[in-house]
Amino acid sequence: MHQDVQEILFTEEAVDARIREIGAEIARDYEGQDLLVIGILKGASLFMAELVKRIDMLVEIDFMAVSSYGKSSESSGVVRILKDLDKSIEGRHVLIVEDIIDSGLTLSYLKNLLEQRKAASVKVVSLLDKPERRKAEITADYLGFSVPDHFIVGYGLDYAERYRNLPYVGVLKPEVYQP
Ligand SMILES: O=P(O)(O)OC[C@H]1O[C@H](OP(=O)(O)OP(=O)(O)O)[C@H](O)[C@@H]1O
Ligand code: HPA
Ligand SMILES: [Mg+2]
Repeated sequence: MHQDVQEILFTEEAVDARIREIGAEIARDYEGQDLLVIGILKGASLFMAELVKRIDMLVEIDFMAVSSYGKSSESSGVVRILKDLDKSIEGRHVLIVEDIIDSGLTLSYLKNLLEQRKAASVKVVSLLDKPERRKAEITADYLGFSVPDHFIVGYGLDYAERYRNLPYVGVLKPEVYQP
């Protein structure tokens, strides 16, 4: 375990097992349909890569990059689009892939945006959910795990761009972000 991590919440094996279950559920629900899976960079990148391998049907993938946190550990509530989708999503079934729903501000903004673009349906899959901190009313259609109100790192989640490549989901020691 990395020295800045206080506790491992979900090991690589536990995350992998849960992703296989979610992937199977998604494949069942979208059977015979055309699905566009949209990963939200950068946090969702590791989860996205593992998840699409476990959806046993052909899907199209695309990415958006948005930022609301920057270097801070609190959401600013202002969502900036840094990279948009490559193509129109009009009439298509889309699945947004997130690493974590915290305040919910990022996702509610994104979901509204994709609905306005006339997608046939917009659903959300998130690896993690931190329900205690919700400011916008939003839930995941598919969820990996709920987490307590601590700062989480690993498996794509960062603090100041570090810790994303830890292969597990853990709690960052508070002294790292509150010196
Ligand atoms: O529910 P919220 O309070 O809006 O927080 C969740 C969002 O914040 C993080 O992204 P961030 O903006 O830090 O960018 P990153 O994915 O590049 O780390 C995370 O990846 C989610 O997208
Ligand atoms: O707990 C978190 N960790 C990392 N990034 C985040 N973005 C929202 N919440 C978190
Ligand atoms: Mg982040």
